[in-house]
Amino acid sequence: MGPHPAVAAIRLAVRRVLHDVLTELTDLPRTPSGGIPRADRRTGAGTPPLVLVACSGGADSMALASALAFEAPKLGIRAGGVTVDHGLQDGSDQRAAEVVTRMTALGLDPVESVAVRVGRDGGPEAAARDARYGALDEAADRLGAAAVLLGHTRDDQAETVLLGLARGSGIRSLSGMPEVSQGPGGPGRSHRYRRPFLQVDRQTARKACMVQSLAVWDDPHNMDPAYTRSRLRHEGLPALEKALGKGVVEALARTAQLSRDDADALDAWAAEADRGVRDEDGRLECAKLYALPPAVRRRVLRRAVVAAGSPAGSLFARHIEEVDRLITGWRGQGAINLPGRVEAQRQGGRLVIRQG
Ligand SMILES: Nc1ncnc2c1ncn2[C@@H]1O[C@H](COP(=O)(O)OP(=O)(O)OP(=O)(O)O)[C@@H](O)[C@H]1O
Repeated sequence: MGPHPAVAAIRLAVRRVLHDVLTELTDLPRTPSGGIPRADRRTGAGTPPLVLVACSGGADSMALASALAFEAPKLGIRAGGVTVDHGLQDGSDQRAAEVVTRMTALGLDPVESVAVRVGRDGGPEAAARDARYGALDEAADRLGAAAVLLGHTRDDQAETVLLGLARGSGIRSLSGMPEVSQGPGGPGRSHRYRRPFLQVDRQTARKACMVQSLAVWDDPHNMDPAYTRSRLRHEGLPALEKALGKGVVEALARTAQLSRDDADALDAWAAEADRGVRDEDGRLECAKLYALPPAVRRRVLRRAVVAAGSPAGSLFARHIEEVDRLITGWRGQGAINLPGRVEAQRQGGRLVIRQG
């Protein structure tokens, strides 16, 4: 008898990602099934690649850890795990130690707990996330990992899309989390983070833990109505499902993928258009900007403002709309102040954007 359908689903999701990781490590020879030949697993260029799971001890990442531990050896991949102790609750160190024990019991090696200090920048959720990715980046560098797996599920993706929708800042923010990303930690490893469960629902991950008798830890933050995401999870999405039907989570996750493709296409168009709207000195020409479709023009403007030194994270849609009005609603307005002490001003048919 095969594994329980939930276990089969999580294993398949992880297997697919491990195949992708192997495909990108192109210098390694492969067996016909796509794995690394046994003889090459411990030598020279055939040093087995290491894939880490970032595990909080919650159901999603425990399910992920179990699937990684099962699938990786079959492909000649070493599987390890890292848990981050944010130090935000009493006994968090003990909990992290327990997660280490559980990962070790699954057969993961190496397994680590990394303690971080969470700052205050950007609010509690953002500060914890920054500290977490910093620690994961550091561990992945130190251990030479080819990839780090994150346990975000389709439900997390739906929540992320709704949060983006509520920000009202365009399709990029509707595109949710990518399957592959470098994480906020920097451009060092462009394919470092992978999210195998973006098509797997939270119930499946939970069920997979249950049928494998894996103990999981429920983060009290996930239930705390002080957190926006928690309110969305426990009040917002259930209300939407009641009003619109069960398929809403899946539809939101699909929206993420479609929006990502659209946003990528528009970004590429804007990069191309940028070259055509500048004079011989590289200054932006207002008449040429005016002729661009609004979605492309706003992207060109955003690129220019960021290039002038405005931090991307502090730049909101309303800032760009104001700059856009220098092009589309020109009535002699003065310089516009933007985050990062950047100023945008229209001068003699040119748009001048510089740091003051
Ligand atoms: N303390 C942590 N240590 C290591 N990885 C973490 C930690 N917290 C979160 N992660 C990683 O980030 C993913 C998303 O975490 P988040 O807390 O947003 O979602 P979650 O639904 O609570 O996930 P989980 O059920 O796995 O805790 C986790 O699945 C895990 O891969």
